[in-house]
Amino acid sequence: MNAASGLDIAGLSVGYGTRRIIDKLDLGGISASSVTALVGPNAAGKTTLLRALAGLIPSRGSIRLDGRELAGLDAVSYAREVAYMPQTLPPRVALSVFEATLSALQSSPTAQDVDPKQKSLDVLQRLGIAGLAMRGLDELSGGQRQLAALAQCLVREPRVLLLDEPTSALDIHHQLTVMKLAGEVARERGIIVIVVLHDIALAARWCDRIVVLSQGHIVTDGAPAQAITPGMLAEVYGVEARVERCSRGFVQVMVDRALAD
Ligand SMILES: Nc1ncnc2c1ncn2[C@@H]1O[C@H](COP(=O)(O)OP(=O)(O)OP(=O)(O)O)[C@@H](O)[C@H]1O
Repeated sequence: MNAASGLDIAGLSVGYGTRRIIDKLDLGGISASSVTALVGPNAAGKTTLLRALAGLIPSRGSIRLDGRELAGLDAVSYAREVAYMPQTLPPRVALSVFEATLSALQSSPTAQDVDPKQKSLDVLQRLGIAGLAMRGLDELSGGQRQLAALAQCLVREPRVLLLDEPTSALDIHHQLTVMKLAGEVARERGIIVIVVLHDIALAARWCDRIVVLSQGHIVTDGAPAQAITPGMLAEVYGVEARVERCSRGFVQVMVDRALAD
């Protein structure tokens, strides 16, 4: 891997109107084949950061992918490099799951897409939702809808995959399916995955790196065991919590009480 490979964010500022939410944020060395969790309290700026990285809202500063400024790309090229799954999915889309997956692929084709239908089916199978292929998006449950939206992102095989709370509507089985698959596609295809999660134990279990955002600033950034500490949880979330290792060595968080404001 050369020195410029991966995603590097420098001096990034993002806001709405005159209100600045992210202020000169630096986040470097997000490497290919890795999964980074973005965690932090409500209104910390996680979605704002993801949407800026996806090129959906204006920002100042630098977002470089393999040393190349993403801001210089036209919308089609940008969408080919970066896929974003929003927290709130669009309502009432009159397409089947299969049609939606296929159309996501066709809107961002790559040279390897010899058989788009097979590729779409493969993604649905890996997510365990091939049985939903012919169902309409507007007749799915919340969790099924979330899985279908993830299929639409995965099938495009972007260089950067931005997932905003992709497990918020999922049961524990499907949470595991999604996080495991995120890691697998990252490693198989050299994708950079950045995922917003509120479940810190899930982030610790499945992500290589945890970035903790609070009030638009990075408070901590590191491997799960370094980033997730009782001190961070008290400072950032205002809770008294224990951080322990389970019998398999994974970080577990037990929240005991909310600290007084
Ligand atoms: N479209 C918008 N216009 C104006 N302000 C916004 C807009 N979207 C978000 N904000 C504000 O930006 C701040 C950060 O919001 P953001 O959605 O990025 O936070 P978040 O960390 O993703 O929160 P949550 O965990 O609650 O989803 C909040 O104060 C919010 O009110």
